Amino acid sequence: MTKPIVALPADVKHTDGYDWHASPRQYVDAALKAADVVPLIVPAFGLEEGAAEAIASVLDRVDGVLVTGARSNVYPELYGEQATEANGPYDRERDATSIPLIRGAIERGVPLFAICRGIQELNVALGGTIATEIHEKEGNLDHRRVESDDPDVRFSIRQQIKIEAGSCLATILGADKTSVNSLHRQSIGNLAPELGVAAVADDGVIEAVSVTNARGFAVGVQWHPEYWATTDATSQRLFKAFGDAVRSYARSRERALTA
Ligand SMILES: N[C@@H](CCC(=O)NCCCC(=O)O)C(=O)O
Repeated sequence: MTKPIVALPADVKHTDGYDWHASPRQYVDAALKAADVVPLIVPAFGLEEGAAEAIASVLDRVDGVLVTGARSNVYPELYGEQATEANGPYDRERDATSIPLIRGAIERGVPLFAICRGIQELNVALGGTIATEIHEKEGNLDHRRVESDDPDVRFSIRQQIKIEAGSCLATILGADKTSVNSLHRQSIGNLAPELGVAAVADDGVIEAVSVTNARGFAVGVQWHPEYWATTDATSQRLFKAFGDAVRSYARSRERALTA
């Protein structure tokens, strides 16, 4: 069998006088090396005419969806709040692509792994809301990145999380706690009705979810397993579990095509 293909919805970046549709290298590498699948970056065409058909066409052909992290925030009007300059930057072209891609993947049972901004998009896609500037809330930990030019420092593993007993994460990791590299300003606010909590930080911030009654793997994490995907056991196990789900979906898709 050829290797399965996983769609990565792109960010739009404005560099060198061009608009680029791009994904951070760490996700591409983690897909290739830790999940053993082929990543395919999907341009952020969600605001273009015919986008719904284009997104359905992507979902017809891929075996998984990996929603990456990004510094931009989900546009607040998508969850019933007002956009402000302080809450930005936004990337509405990405939102318009990733959110229908997430909904479509869940509907079809295409394996879905949503990381950092991805878990926030997953929650919004299913009707939840986002809590903003969470470090300003009394009693909360500061989940923002450590400022450093060294990415190994920014993505260092330094936060404990508690894993919910009986959750998909407990099955994948075989543990009731682990340490992660969680760096973000926002988090899940009101949890979408179809999501179940799989892990929380010591301050109660939701760190992982899964889609209840999903037809396949449908997991979101607030931290960054992609960064240490080939060296940290927790990160490795997550990408391996996603890769296994993608391979299983690819086999069933192939069987259906040849039947
Ligand atoms: N913008 C959201 C999402 C956070 C996220 O995905 N961060 C990835 C980039 C990490 C970095 O380089 O800082 C939020 O802040 O909550």
